[in-house]
Amino acid sequence: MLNLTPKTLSPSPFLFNPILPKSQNPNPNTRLTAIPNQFPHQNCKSEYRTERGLEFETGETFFRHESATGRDLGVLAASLYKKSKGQLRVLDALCGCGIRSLRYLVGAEADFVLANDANDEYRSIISENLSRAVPRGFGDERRWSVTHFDANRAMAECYVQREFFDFIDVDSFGSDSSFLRSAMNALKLDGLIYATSTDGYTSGGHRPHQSLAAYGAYVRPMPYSNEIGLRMLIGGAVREASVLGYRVTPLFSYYSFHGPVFRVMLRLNRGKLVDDRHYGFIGYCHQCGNSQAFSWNELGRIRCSCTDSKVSGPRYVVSGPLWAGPLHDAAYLTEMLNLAEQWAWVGSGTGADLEKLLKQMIDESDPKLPFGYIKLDEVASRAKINSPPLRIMMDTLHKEGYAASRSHIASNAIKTNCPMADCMRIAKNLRHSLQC
Ligand SMILES: C[S@@+](CC[C@H](N)C(=O)[O-])C[C@H]1O[C@@H](n2cnc3c(N)ncnc32)[C@H](O)[C@@H]1O
Repeated sequence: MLNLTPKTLSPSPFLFNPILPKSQNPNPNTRLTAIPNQFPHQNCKSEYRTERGLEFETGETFFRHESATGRDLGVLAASLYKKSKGQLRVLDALCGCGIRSLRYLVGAEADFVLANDANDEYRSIISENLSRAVPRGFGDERRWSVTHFDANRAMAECYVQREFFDFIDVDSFGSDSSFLRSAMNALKLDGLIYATSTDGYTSGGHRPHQSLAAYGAYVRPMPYSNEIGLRMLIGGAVREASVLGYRVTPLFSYYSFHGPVFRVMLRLNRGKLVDDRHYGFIGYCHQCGNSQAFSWNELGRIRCSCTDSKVSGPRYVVSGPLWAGPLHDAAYLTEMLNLAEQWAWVGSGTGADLEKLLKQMIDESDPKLPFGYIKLDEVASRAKINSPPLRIMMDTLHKEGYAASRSHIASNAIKTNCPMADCMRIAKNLRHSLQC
């Protein structure tokens, strides 16, 4: 059984040691992860809270109650894993007050959870939160443990000790892709990684060199930047997995504007990408508003349909390489929805919101839908009209034979295979008929 105590952890020359100053670390160029309490304004004063019926304390830890939905999705995936494999060992690599660990133990009936956070001042809060609901047990019966290491170091040590996990939650700040590689090393094959990025500025295309450093993608400004953020994160994981001889499959992708937070659930397996077209480039024409995806071998043929001229002009931007394949697995989301409907609190209040979110994610998994989305405001401003009601626009798109769904990422966005010019024509006609 894993015993990650300071004594058993051997110092590794390759890893960033959070205890040493930056100048004394083996690689001074290592990007430092956000250190605890760096965001004191967002910390909560110590108080008892409840989330989905579980009581816990936050102390001075970083805690966002708005992240509850992201935690729900993680617990659903972990529960499905436990149901299908009959076992569940979870590593909560950046656990804060331990709320996720608690929920994996109780909600997903995890056999064992390792709750790790670099800040050792959180130790008593985490332990109290876990022991209040789940007796720790002894020896082989032990159900949880608390450690305080840099997440990369904790995961590397799991790998060294051959203590692999079924499910690793990496709830980090910023865009540190080094956590992805460490998590893949510490994960069982067919296991799940719940990865995070909170770098909304980079996904907006304002720091292409930063997105290149973090995820290997040169990202340029595009109107569906929050979807690009998810694709950038999955693409970064595809890259990290390929270094290790693995491939990842996204089971679902979730964007929350509180943060913002980009979260993706990835399944890890051995081997190469199943479909090469899923990792490539996305081109967006600011002139006509249309997008295209390109795989590596189509790169030389990039053209925008609105012009015969070369695509080198400033109106056409290309981002990548990033994930250009499906954001969700609809069958997996349906299983999650079926499971959620068995939860006592689902069906009313926040539970109804969770159901609605899952249904929306299932709708947007329609394979006929392209990547990206069109905001109704953009259609209206291009057509120089006021926006028609979203529901009526969607119905009309369906009647005209186009695939269309809303996007969970933005409330006024439509995912559709209808070209921008036709969206403008439909919106104009609708506005006209609504005024008559
Ligand atoms: C986003 S918070 C975690 C929130 C928590 N998972 C939740 O759902 O409430 C990130 C946590 O990572 C910790 N942290 C920051 N850098 C770390 C590192 N390099 N290794 C481990 N933990 C780290 C911080 O102390 C903080 O508690």
